[in-house]
Amino acid sequence: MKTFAEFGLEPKVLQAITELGFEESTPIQEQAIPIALTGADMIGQAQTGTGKTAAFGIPLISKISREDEKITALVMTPTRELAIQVAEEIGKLSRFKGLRSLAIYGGQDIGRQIRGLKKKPQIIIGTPGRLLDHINRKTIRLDDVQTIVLDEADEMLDMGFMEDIQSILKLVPEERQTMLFSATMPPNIQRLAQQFLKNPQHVSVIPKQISAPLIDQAYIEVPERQKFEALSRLIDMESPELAIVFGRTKRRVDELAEGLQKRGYSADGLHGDLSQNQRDAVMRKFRDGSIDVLVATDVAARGLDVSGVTHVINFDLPQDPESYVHRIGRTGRAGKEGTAWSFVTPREIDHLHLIERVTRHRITRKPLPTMAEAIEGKQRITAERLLAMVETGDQLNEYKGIAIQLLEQYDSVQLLSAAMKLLTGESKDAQVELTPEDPIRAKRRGGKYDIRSGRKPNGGYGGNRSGGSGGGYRGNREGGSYGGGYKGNRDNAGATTRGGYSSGYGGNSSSGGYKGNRDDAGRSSERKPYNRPSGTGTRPAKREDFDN
Ligand SMILES: Nc1ncnc2c1ncn2[C@@H]1O[C@H](COP(=O)(O)OP(=O)(O)OP(=O)(O)O)[C@@H](O)[C@H]1O
Ligand SMILES: [Mg+2]
Repeated sequence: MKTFAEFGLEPKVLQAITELGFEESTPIQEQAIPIALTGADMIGQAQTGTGKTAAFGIPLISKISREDEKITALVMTPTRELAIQVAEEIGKLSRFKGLRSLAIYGGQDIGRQIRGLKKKPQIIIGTPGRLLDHINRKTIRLDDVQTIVLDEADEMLDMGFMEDIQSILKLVPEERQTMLFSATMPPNIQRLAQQFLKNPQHVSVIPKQISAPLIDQAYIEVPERQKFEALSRLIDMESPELAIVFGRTKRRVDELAEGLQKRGYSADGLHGDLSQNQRDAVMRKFRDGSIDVLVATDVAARGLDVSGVTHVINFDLPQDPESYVHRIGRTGRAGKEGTAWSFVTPREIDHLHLIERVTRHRITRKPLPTMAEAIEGKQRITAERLLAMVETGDQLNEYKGIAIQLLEQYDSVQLLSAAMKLLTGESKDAQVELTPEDPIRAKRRGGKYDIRSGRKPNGGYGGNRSGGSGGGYRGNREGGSYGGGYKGNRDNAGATTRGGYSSGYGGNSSSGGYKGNRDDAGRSSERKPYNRPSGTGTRPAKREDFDN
């Protein structure tokens, strides 16, 4: 892998990259940065968690001068949380250059955004709806924009933002650089690419298996009415450092978050019916570790990068394979390992097989965790907490007198067992009733297309630079910076942290030994837009779940 210095970047940008702890470039960065620096249009595809943000962010800021007083770069994202996160990363990358960037998204006070715009930011990172709002109010002008990035481009189209995006792109000068990025590139991307990109370079570092390499994938077959019990046991057994649980609808997310809280878990919900203040508060709590379990709709499926997420649990299967890839990609990021579990009701097995075929990855069937495994998991955590305290020896002296006395009178095993029982807390088996959801049905994916390239046979754009390039990157940015107290130790219980990528990138298609039906993955689907009415009822929420 190349170091960032080899790209000929200016010292202030290099300094910012070093400050972020990036030592080497990731494969997508190595391929995309030199091309993006030439100003060419680009379609960039790489697995989740492999640094696409910096792959477009670094070239984007390299083109801008601190003296510019106009908006010269625009990044669009499908969700507010992602806009905030990308703005943060671009802010960090451009820190020493002294560039100004601003996130513009629905749900935030528009007056505050207008005040921010008066500071003449050069870079805007926003969601399409609110951007258009500002454009109509003439508080944002795009006449001087030279670079446009659509992060999660396919999702924005899928959510029905095509028209909004078209209106926005039409306002940007023709002489510009346009880049699309995502881990998945379904064929509808081509429509947008043909319309708005000029001779795009296709930069793809997707090996055969599209899902990120360091994610261990399993499923549990479980009837709808037993799912909640399965979730409790799974969390107890696995004791995640941080987990994201995906539910299908807003109602589901509310009920799950409430149910988990009732049972004593530190959980909260995220979906599009919450106020933006509530959404921000939940994300903040999750990022700083004051909640361990984030329950969310697909609003959290794309792009979110929270360090310390060891587990993703699909309480409900996602509607389509792309969504599966992105959801599980919230773990196993930046060279770390992660675990993804999916609950599948008996009627949804076909849908699971579709996901396996399209992602070309076998998902291992595992039994429902037993009560004994759940209890053992909890005891393990208690033991770890106890040992962490023994090792640090923190303020134990004042307990030692009584400890000696007790040990003289009682059996030591009996004593320690009682202490551990107290420490573990009574298991709360509060009754939790969820409103049942209909099973997800596998939809036929007619036509031919490959999830990894979005190209139909014979079709497609030129300049394919792909070929699952090998290698990996080092530079573990945030090793164990999470939380205090005993939580630091939990790493061992959940996924272990690795120094960096080394496996997976070579495009080893046979890992997991899945051979069946590979053809089907290639054969399926000109993907019709899924019929996903948004709404508050039992249907999965879509567009209004994300932005307004
Ligand atoms: N060269 C690098 N070295 C080490 N860490 C990196 C490097 N580049 C990016 N990262 C870190 O890797 C993590 C994932 O990056 P990012 O969010 O850009 O992934 P992504 O490819 O956009 O994933 P997704 O498809 O889920 O949006 C971030 O925490 C980022 O700071
Ligand atoms: Mg991303």
